[in-house]
Amino acid sequence: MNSNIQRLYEIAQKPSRKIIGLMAGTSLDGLDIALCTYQGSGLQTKVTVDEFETIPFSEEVKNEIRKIFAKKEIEFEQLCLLNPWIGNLHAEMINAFLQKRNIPNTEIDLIASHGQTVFHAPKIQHAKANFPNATLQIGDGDHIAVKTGIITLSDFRQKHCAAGGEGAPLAVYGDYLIFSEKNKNRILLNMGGISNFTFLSGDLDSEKVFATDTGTGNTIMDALMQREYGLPYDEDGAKASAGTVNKSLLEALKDHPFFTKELPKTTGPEVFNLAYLANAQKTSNTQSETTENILATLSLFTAETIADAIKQLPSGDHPNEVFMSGGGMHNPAIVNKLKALFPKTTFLKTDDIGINGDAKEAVLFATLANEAIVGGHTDFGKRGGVPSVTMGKISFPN
Ligand SMILES: Nc1ncnc2c1ncn2[C@@H]1O[C@H](COP(=O)(O)OP(=O)(O)OP(=O)(O)O)[C@@H](O)[C@H]1O
Ligand SMILES: CC(=O)N[C@H]1[C@@H]2OC[C@@H](O2)[C@@H](O)[C@@H]1O[C@H](C)C(=O)O
Repeated sequence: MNSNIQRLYEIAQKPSRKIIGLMAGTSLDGLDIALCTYQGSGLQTKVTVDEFETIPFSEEVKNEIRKIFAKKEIEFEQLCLLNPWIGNLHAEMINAFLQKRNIPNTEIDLIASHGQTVFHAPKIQHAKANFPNATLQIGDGDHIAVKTGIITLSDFRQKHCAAGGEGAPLAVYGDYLIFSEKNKNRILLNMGGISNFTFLSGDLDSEKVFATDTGTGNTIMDALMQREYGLPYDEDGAKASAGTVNKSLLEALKDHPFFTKELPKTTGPEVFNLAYLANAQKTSNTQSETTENILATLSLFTAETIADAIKQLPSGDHPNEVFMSGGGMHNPAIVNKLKALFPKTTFLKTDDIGINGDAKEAVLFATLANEAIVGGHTDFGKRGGVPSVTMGKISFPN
């Protein structure tokens, strides 16, 4: 037997495993690294986040990614170069993360790497009848495995597409295993560049569980902050909170077929970007609005489109607790508007049910890797076309 297969076999049988989950999201803010300990699998999964850090990307890294990120036309050479370059970069960040904590790489059983999404193209978006749902994450797993010496699982989204999904949101798998609780209907709302939520049913019925993107989170606001002020985001929603919502602009922003398509659905910055904002400003004749008013309007756009999607749940399913995660939960300009739209609902953070909301997506990928090696027996149901599949490709260090 190949010694790598032997090692995997041993990892699968260990009573507990150390798995590093990685997420590099659409905000391009940095690499989320969560070192987790796992016991069990499926609905018996027990996970603790032992260490967590977001290692910011330098401006140079962001600029290299922006050359191809969510663009229809790119230099093909740049895509080819970035694939191993991002793999190596993520590996160096993991090595530094472990070194800083005096943890030898040999103590880690697995790395679960999401990679960097560079383009997301579900059928509803590309509208090319002969082509399937497609999504592309780069940052090659072999490079991570070789540079860290740790078995690496990567490229999780392709199997989801192959089995009929849109490649996202995958959050439903981890959320169902980690956050389900009997007799509690729950919504887990992640507000990153794009927002999504998972609905968990209190009767633990996997057929009822599903996740969907709702539209923007911070992506347009971040891009506007970058363009107008050279800043990565509107810290604590200060500028948005100083502005006034422009109702005409809000209506124009909400006028897109994505919002009338039934749940679940996915999207990305390929749709929600500065060109989208410019078009909405043109159709609503609001080109001369101040940046602060635009930010106020965009934050309500995020909150209202999240609320509109949540309100599509059958009324009996509507939970009275929403658990937030992702960077948007730190933005009061979004969160206060959401709270106003759901006055009877309590807004908490996933921190309140055991997982740091900033680490949640990185933990998701660690959970998927745990399932790929140890689990694989959970029925995730079919509602919303969520396929029950094992995800992630395995890269060995030698
Ligand atoms: N203190 C803060 N005030 C306002 N916004 C914040 C704050 N902290 C983080 N954010 C927002 O959160 C974003 C990062 O969120 P996160 O890391 O969850 O996104 P992501 O994982 O890249 O996106 P996605 O989940 O859509 O792929 C920042 O770009 C910013 O817009
Ligand atoms: C293609 C892609 O990278 N999608 C991300 C993005 O960021 C949020 C939202 O859009 C979600 O659909 C997804 O990530 C999370 C981790 C998911 O799959 O659940």
